[in-house]
Amino acid sequence: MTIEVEGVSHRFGERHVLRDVDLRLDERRVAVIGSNGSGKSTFARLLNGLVVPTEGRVRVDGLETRKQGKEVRRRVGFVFQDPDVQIIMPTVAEDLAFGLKHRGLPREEVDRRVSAVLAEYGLEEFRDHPAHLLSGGQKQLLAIAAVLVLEPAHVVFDEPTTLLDLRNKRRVTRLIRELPQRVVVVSHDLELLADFDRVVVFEGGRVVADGPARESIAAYVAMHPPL
Ligand SMILES: Nc1ncnc2c1ncn2[C@@H]1O[C@H](COP(=O)(O)OP(=O)(O)OP(=O)(O)O)[C@@H](O)[C@H]1O
Repeated sequence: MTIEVEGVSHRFGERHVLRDVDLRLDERRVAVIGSNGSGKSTFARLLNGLVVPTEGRVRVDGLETRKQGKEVRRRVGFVFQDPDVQIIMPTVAEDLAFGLKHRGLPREEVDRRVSAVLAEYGLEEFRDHPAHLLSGGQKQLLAIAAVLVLEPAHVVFDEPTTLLDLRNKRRVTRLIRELPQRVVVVSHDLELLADFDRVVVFEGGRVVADGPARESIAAYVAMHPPL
């Protein structure tokens, strides 16, 4: 269960977004923090091959994103900040079934996994509910469930709590805390990350701090003294 980021730099046109990033992620819960525009989302997208770096390479469990993107995406689930970009089918159950059907699983297995995930995330009563009519928090849970139903080995979250009220934020925080998978979370929500095994701080596309949550968060806060 290893993610290796080796000699990675990334440019969008002339803009350098990541510079000289070398990381080996073995911990179960890893977070990425940093200022707006510091490159965190771009880094997250590298991990499942949504972005292929202009220099260097990224390997997930030995599979290189540049050459084996499809296999990597099967291993690495990605939860976007805005669930609306991720919810594609009309009802909750259909949305959960979509990825499984696409993988060619038999109908009974699809139904079994959809029912299990509905029960697990408290969405049973919404099985046949129109997905676009769910509340923001329910949509975020559905988007997360739609990724987890595919049983990825790693899950990357890009700002999963930003759009949520306090109750749903706590729900998602607990859900992430209890996930058995390896998780990588990009967030500005320092409370969510307080007990993470490792927190990596980006600034200007570079890693400027990297360590246990307490130390990295303290370093990040110290970089931003009150005005
Ligand atoms: N597809 C793209 N094309 C061009 N520039 C991009 C693209 N995606 C991101 N950028 C630029 O790359 C830089 C880093 O963006 P990124 O979204 O990775 O930062 P971030 O740390 O996640 O920021 P935030 O905290 O604001 O979400 C920004 O200057 C952004 O404008």
